[in-house]
Amino acid sequence: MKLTPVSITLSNCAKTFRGTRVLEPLELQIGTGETLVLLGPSGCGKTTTLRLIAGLETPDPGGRVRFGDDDVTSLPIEKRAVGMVFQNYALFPNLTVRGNVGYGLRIRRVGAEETRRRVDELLAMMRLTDHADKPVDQLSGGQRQRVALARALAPQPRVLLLDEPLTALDARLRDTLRGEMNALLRELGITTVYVTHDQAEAMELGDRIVVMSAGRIEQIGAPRDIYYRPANRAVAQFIGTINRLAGAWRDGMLTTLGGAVPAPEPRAARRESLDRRDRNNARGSQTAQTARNSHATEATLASETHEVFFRPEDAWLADPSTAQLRGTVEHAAFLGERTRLTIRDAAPDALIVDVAGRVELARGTAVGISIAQDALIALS
Ligand SMILES: Nc1ncnc2c1ncn2[C@@H]1O[C@H](COP(=O)(O)OP(=O)(O)OP(=O)(O)O)[C@@H](O)[C@H]1O
Repeated sequence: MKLTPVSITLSNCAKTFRGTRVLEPLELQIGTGETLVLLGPSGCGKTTTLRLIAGLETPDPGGRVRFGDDDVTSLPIEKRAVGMVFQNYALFPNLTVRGNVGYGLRIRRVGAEETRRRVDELLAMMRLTDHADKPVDQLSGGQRQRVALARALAPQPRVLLLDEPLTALDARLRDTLRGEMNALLRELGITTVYVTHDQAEAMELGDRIVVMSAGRIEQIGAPRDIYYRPANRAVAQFIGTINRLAGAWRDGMLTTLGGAVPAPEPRAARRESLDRRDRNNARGSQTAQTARNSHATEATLASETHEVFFRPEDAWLADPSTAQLRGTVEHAAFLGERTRLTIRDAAPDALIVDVAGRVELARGTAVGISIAQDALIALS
C-alpha cells in the first residue's frame, strides 16, 4: 500500500457543546507514522478529540488542527484524507465485501482497474479474498471489522482514526485481533489515533498513550511510562491495579501496620533507574544526576503525603521474620499462570499481591511480603 502519513498537531483545541465545555484546551502532537492511543473512562472526551481530528467537529474559536504544515481546521472530513473505523463498523449492509471496500474509491471516481487492484490488495492483506463476493451480513464480527479497516484504507488516507474498533467483539477474538491490528499498523506505518477504554489494547497498540479524564489530558507517555511512572493517582488507579501503603515516616522508612518500607526513589531518580533497567545502558552523566536526585529526595519527603504505592506483581512472598511487611491471607485466587493474593493487616488497605508458580495458601495463613525499592511509587 502506498501511504503518505503526516504528523498531526492540535493546538489550543477546546470543545463546548451548548454551553458545556467537554474538552479543556488541549495541546497534542502526533508524530508521522505514530500510533497514539486515547485512553480514559466513558465521557472523558476521547471521541470528541478524535472527531476534531477527523473534521466531524470544529474546535472552539482559537483552536487549530494541522496535518503536517496544512491547517485543516476548517476543512470538512471528506477533504482531510482520513480513514475512519467505528465501533459498529457502519458497513453498507446491501453491498458485498468488495463493494464496501471499494466504496470510497468509487465516490472519488478512481478508475475501475485501479479500484480492482487496490481492493484486491486490501482483501488479501485482510485475509478476505475468499469472502469478496459475500454480503457483509454473512461475515463474523472479526471479518466485518477487517472489512471496515480495508474500506478505511482503500482511499490511501494520510491518517487512520479508530474509535473503539474492537469493543463490539467477544474477549477472546478481541485479544487475537489486537495482535493482528498491531502487526498491521506497524506494517502500514500510517499515523493512527486509536480511541479505547481498554488498557490492554492501549498498552499493546500505543507507541504513546494519552490518558484523559474529565476533558483533560492527565498524562502522555509510552506504555511503560504510564504504567510504571504514573503522573498522579487518577492515572495510577485507571491503569492496572495499584496498592496503597499509608503510614508515618520514620528515619526514611514508611512505617505502616505490618512493617516498614524504604522511601521510594523520587521521580527523577526512578526514571533514571527504570531507564537503566529498560535499556541496560547506565553510563553517562551519572554524577550530576545523582547530586540532583539526593536534593530531590529531601524535597519529595518533606512534601510527602505519607503514602506510597506499588503494583501487585512488584511484591513477593518472603519469610515473615525478614520480610518488610507481615499480614494474613484473606483470599487466594488461582488464575492459572499466577495466584492473586488479597492480604489483610499489612497496611490499612488490603494489599493485592500476584505470585507466579504453584502457590497454595489457605485463608488466615501468616505471610511476609517484600517490595522492590525501585517499584515503590510516590504519587501526588
Ligand atoms: N454532540 C454533543 N452534544 C452534547 N454533548 C456531547 C456531544 N458529544 C459529546 N458530548 C458530551 O461530551 C462528553 C465527552 O464525550 P465523548 O464522546 O468525547 O467521551 P468519550 O471519552 O469518547 O466517551 P465514551 O467512551 O463513552 O465514548 C460527554 O459528556 C458527552 O455527553
